[in-house]
Amino acid sequence: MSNVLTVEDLEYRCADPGFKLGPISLEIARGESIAIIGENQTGKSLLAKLLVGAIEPHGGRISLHCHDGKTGPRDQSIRMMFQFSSHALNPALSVAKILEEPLLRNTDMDKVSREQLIEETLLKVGLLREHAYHYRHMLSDGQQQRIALARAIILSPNVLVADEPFAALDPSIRSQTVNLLLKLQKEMGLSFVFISHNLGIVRHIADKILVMDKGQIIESGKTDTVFKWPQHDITKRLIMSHQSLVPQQTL
Ligand SMILES: Nc1ncnc2c1ncn2[C@@H]1O[C@H](COP(=O)(O)OP(=O)(O)OP(=O)(O)O)[C@@H](O)[C@H]1O
Repeated sequence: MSNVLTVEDLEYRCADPGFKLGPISLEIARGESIAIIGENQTGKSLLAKLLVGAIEPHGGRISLHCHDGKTGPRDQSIRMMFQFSSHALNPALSVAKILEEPLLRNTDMDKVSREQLIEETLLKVGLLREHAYHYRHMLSDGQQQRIALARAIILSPNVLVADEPFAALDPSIRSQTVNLLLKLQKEMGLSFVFISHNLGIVRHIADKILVMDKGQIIESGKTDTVFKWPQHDITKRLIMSHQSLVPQQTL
């Protein structure tokens, strides 16, 4: 499997004294799903922001590879989908305007091509062309989540990074979103890096798990292996507390 992203010795020192992220090195293969898990305030969101370029690292290198192995422009290679919240979409803009914004910023597509791509992307995430004319208040939570996903994939990135994409959704919408992501992953060959405290979803969709503590990756491996034979005490604790919830937890 070819790599779409290589991270070497990534480092970030927070103004908050005592917290330092890294050095972290990792590789993400095309089509792979990687879950970042860990206790609170261990640097998971910070790593996600560094990966997508929202924050500049103090050291190390992030290389994004195109299909031909060369490095490519960041915005078209890696995109972030933020935690669901009803405030994530601008209420003053129509869905068409929300989806047009990354196209205006990153491409020189003309108006007709932009409209066509917006329509195709709405269909891809299971919405209708008519949704282009809707505003946030006209959409359900599940539809808003799909718009956030459409905005993240409209530039056909290689890697989608999502910070707790399932947390604030009710269980039926959550499993629809999981299934939609799995479908898009297959269709687009998308690699997916996500942070989640829901180990049920992690076990269901991740190929690999990275466990973080105090800004470091303390354990990593194939999902099944980590669940069956966790090495680190923190990983054992996270898995045990998940297992004690399993009977009540739905996807
Ligand atoms: N944009 C940022 N700039 C500087 N420091 C940050 C930034 N975001 C987070 N941090 C710092 O990184 C440390 C880890 O926070 P982070 O949000 O990454 O934890 P987390 O593992 O995602 O936690 P949680 O599971 O509770 O969301 C904190 O000390 C925080 O202050």
